[in-house]
Amino acid sequence: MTDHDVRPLAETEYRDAHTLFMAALHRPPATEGDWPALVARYETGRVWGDFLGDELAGTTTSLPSSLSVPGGAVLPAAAVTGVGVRADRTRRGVLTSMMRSQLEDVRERGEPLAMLHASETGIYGRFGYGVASRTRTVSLDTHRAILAPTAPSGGDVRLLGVAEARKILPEIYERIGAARPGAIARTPGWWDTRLLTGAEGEQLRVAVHSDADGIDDGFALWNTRINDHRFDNGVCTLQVSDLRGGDAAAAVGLWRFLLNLDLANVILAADRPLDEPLEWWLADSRQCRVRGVHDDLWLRLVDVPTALAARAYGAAEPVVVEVRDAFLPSNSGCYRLAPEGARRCEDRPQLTVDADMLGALYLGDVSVATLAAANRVTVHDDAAVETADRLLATSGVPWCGTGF
Ligand SMILES: CC(=O)SCCNC(=O)CCNC(=O)[C@H](O)C(C)(C)COP(=O)(O)OP(=O)(O)OC[C@H]1O[C@@H](n2cnc3c(N)ncnc32)[C@H](O)[C@@H]1OP(=O)(O)O
Repeated sequence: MTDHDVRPLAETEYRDAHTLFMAALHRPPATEGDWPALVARYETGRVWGDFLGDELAGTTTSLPSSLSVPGGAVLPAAAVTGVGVRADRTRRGVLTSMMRSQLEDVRERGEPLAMLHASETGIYGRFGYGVASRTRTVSLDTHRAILAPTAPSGGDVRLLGVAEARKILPEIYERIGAARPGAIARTPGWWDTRLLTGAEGEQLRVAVHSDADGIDDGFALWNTRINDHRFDNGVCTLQVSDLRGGDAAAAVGLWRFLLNLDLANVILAADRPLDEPLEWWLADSRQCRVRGVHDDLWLRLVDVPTALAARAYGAAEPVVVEVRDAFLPSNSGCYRLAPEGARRCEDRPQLTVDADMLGALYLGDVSVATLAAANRVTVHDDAAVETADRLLATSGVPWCGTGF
């Protein structure tokens, strides 16, 4: 069997690696026009390849980012993306070799967390990633989905071109959205890629909401799909890919604007937070049709002591949790979680979790009770389940909703 040679790629190899990744996703290579913005996000030493002989067999990349965690801390986090293995070289350990090198590298960089969006749910649990947040996709018939008189009225909404949006959206996002648990940093390169690349970018529409004082406090991005340009018999769908409001009034203001757009008859909004009160803003809650609930951010605690110490805990008795981390064994051991913080300890564990389930619990999306009922948490002390849930409880559900 050929040995794996996993190493950071040279800049001259980035294009081949990206093309390999796109092919693994059954997609064409990046265009010449899009490549400069895509490659600008890459950082030296963070683009990995696995060579079998002289041949590039797989690749993975991590982008420097950060993640907001319960309690308000923002931790450095590696945003893992671009994972692909040549279709004729799968299932011979290429991904496993790359994940090992990448996670060790992330830890050496002092980033306690790694995160990703998964193409399939069966891939990343074995490497210690768990589903830490979820989103939903909703659709609304714009003629039947009427906002209730009780819904906040919202303020002024104006349309922007993408070039102007590139200038002002990053600041709005940073001000209104970045503190929620699950929110990640959107770097300048992320905004370039999102707003200025892709055939889709040409069709992208942008609206900004401002409050009564004229302060911008929300935005929406969407593309339009029309199946009949005569508009007499067809469907004109607004595919909303991003909608952020600093408060309920801003979010409703943007929804109101979209619902009232002439000629459109369907809104399909992806990556919405699970706790968005859309059903309660509408006169008829059934007009918010949930098309699916999806895993959003997959999270891996790379440095468990640091990550556990960085988040906040609720008021409850301490609980001792044993962490089993087969892929990064130095994380394994017992941790005492308490309102004042978390630290390693030698006490007897009341609960045992594997690294992927620790990732699932970390932002508060799922309860210990749920995972215990699924035998995903081993319970040594029944009373510890409820206590741990009070320690880990958060006031809202986590939401990322940012692709990378
Ligand atoms: C963050 C992102 O970029 S998400 C995008 C991920 N990329 C894709 O989905 C592109 C298409 N798929 C691929 O490129 C590859 O199949 C990969 C990257 C998913 C897996 O690469 P491989 O080199 O085949 O993985 P590797 O051989 O290391 O497999 C490790 C283990 O995971 C399992 N595994 C690998 N892929 C999958 C999968 N898609 N579903 C379930 N199990 C899987 C293997 O069976 C193996 O299990 P074992 O240890 O019990 O034998």
